[in-house]
Amino acid sequence: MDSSSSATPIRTFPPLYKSTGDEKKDMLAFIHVIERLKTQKRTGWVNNNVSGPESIADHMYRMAMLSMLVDDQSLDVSKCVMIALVHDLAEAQVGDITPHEGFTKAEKHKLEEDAMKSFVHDMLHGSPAAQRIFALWKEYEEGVTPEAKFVKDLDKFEMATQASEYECDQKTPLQQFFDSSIPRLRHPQVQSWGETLMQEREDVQRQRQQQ
Ligand SMILES: Nc1nc2c(ncn2[C@H]2C[C@H](O)[C@@H](COP(=O)(O)O)O2)c(=O)[nH]1
Ligand SMILES: [Mn+2]
Repeated sequence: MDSSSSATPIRTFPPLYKSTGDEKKDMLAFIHVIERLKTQKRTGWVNNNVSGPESIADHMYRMAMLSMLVDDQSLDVSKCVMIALVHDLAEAQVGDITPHEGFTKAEKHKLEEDAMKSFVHDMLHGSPAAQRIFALWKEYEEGVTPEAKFVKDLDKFEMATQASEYECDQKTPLQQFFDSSIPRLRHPQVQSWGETLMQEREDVQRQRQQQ
């Protein structure tokens, strides 16, 4: 929740991993922890009673595919794909925290950064691959490079797309997910995708009213 909120966030987290000192066992622990991204459902949908909600991994997969659709020659597409695939990695440890749960941005960032450092050092022993994962995650968090800004747009657009699909399938009103994403898109191509999505949503709503 933003700084005005006094509510103490109620969340529990699994204990941070303790390295065994055996690099192979610790690497396998990291590989296993990724399963949580495949199984953990995205909180925003769970909180809005969406049935059969997507997982965190589902969300990141479509973002990786959206990265491959960009036709902006100034962007490093491979880097965008990698950033999309790691941007919510910390949620394997701290879960999927929505903007309305009582955490300040700083608290959420600290929880996620501690989780990432545990993955990088305790599970992956600071390997070059681990450092690359951390650097990509940090780049996204900082949101300064063109690739990070683009993937942040994809994070919002992918969520709006998923919300429109849930509205279609389940007639669950999810207006808040469009209000907090579409107006904030900045990359021209993603803005265009957003306009097309909103037009489709209007057409579907109109057809429904005519039935
Ligand atoms: N109830 C709302 N939930 C929202 C909103 N915007 C984002 N969210 C959810 C979506 C995810 O479950 C979670 C954060 O997603 P990240 O991809 O940023 O980790 O928060 C909203 O406006 N309302
Ligand atoms: Mn995300």
